[in-house]
Amino acid sequence: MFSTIRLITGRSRGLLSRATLYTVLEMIANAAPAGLLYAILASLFQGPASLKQILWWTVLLIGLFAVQALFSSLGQIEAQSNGATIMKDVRLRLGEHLRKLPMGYFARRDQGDISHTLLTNVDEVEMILTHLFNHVIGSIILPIVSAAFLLVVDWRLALAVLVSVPLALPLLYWSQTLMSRRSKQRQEAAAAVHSRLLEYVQTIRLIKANNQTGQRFSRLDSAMAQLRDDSIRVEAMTSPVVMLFSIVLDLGFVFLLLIGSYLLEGGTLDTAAFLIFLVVSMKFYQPLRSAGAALTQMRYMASAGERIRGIFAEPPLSEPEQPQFPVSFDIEFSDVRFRYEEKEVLRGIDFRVPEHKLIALVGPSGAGKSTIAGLVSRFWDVTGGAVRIGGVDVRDMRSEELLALVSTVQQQPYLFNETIASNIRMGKPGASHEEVVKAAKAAHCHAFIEQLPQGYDTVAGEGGAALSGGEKQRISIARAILKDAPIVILDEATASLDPENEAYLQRAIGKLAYDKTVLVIAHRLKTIRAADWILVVDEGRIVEEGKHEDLLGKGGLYNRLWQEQQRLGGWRIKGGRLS
Ligand SMILES: Nc1ncnc2c1ncn2[C@@H]1O[C@H](COP(=O)(O)OP(=O)(O)OP(=O)(O)O)[C@@H](O)[C@H]1O
Repeated sequence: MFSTIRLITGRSRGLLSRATLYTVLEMIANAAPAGLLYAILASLFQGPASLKQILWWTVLLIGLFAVQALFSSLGQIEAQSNGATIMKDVRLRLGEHLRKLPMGYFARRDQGDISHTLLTNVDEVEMILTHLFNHVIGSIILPIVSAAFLLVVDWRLALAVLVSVPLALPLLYWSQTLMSRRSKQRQEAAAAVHSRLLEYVQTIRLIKANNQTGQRFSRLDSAMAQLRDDSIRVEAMTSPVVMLFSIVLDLGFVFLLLIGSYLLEGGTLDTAAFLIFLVVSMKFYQPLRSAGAALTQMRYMASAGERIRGIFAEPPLSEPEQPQFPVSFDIEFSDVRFRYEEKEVLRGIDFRVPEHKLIALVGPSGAGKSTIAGLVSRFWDVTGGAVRIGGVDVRDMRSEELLALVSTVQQQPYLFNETIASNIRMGKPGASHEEVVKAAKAAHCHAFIEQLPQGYDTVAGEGGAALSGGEKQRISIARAILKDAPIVILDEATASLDPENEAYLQRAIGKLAYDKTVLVIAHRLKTIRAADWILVVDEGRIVEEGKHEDLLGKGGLYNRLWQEQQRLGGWRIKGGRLS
């Protein structure tokens, strides 16, 4: 458990030591009144105390309580601020690590699962650092100090107090083992609920449109039922054992009463010592019981740590030892093979996009076009062959530098829940307002931005919900224009836009692609008739290539796709029906 926490917190370890020191001092101050009480009792048994004595005792007691309160506050403040600092660092490192992971990792893992680790699991580990850890330390130190004091007062009675500890410890170990076994399952159930909730909220429009409310909710409902069952199972299995641990521990008090009464009877124990044992033994058992419960809770939270550790254990994309940087920006695929897990999706792709030319990738759905485009930005590593930019293998380039060379405009652009200006500025952090406006003008979005309530300062809304599809596309093009990368990858929108939006979009793309090396994934063939070169991809291979007219003349797949699109053209209403 502690090794997991140490591994997660990494270089921040040791930051908690001051908080631990305050807790130790707090517990010494907590135990100290027992010594004073013993002296008071012993004195009272010899005769009545003077006013001066009573005053001294009162002052001393108040002083000890004040010291205890002081160290308690200092310990809490220290643990809180150090724990929060350590976990801020962990959150940042996690974010940084995730950014370096290949896209394959995100395809493999559920979004909700990852966000559960980033939010809930990190909070759980933070809880260990800010509260539980010091609580456990304090709950162990206080019994140790109390036991040492009792041993000094009367070792025979002290042994009676201590005898239940070795009897109870195996039960604590058992509860820890049970919790270790069960917590993983409960963590997974909690992550599944998180995933289903995220899915439900993100797709609420789709669910409503398809009248799937009941069906989708039943998935969420069954994930929640699983979580409930796992939670009950964790409690039902560990709580009785923790309870048993407390009961066995408390047996010590019974031994104390029996042996104490026996010794008192025999006249080998004085009453003051017996009384002090009765009082101090409370400071012995109660914290130990509390430590047992907190340790079991910590064990559960440590399984959250295991999940965080799992993310850190994922190997990031390798960085070259001797990075190279291209001086020209043509793109070359040389016998590229690629597989997602088991499935081979590219089988020997060979092509070259000369600098400043526009090449289109066309082909049926699932042919491998997006995968080819993703390999240029090294979202994944090829499983065979090489992808080169300006003759340099992308694996030999620093990933930051490679990403800076490529602007990608997605089919469904995402706008962050920030102002329009910040969304555009993402292309070039630190760009001036004038640069942002210039890019927006070039992308034909300045006019509609100006009409928004706060112009460029209007918040785009979660996922840019307040804007139309065409408007979001143009903002993402403005972002790419501002980035001004030498390579542009365009994943053309499949949905038809209205003619006005379409015309604006085409002009915006024209501005973006001017003077760049461009790779377009084309779904509507009429938009790429003028491409410098067209690659027709099918089942992970390039099956045809050439200019539009040549490809039509070949009468192959391109021709077939073209004829199909010409025939469908787009739906219209004819004779009161869609055709
Ligand atoms: N993350 C993934 N994991 C496993 N298989 C994947 C993954 N992404 C895509 N595939 C599979 O790889 C193949 C190629 O997919 P890709 O998205 O590259 O095709 P595409 O030509 O771009 O399709 P579309 O035009 O529909 O976007 C498909 O069979 C697809 O199912």
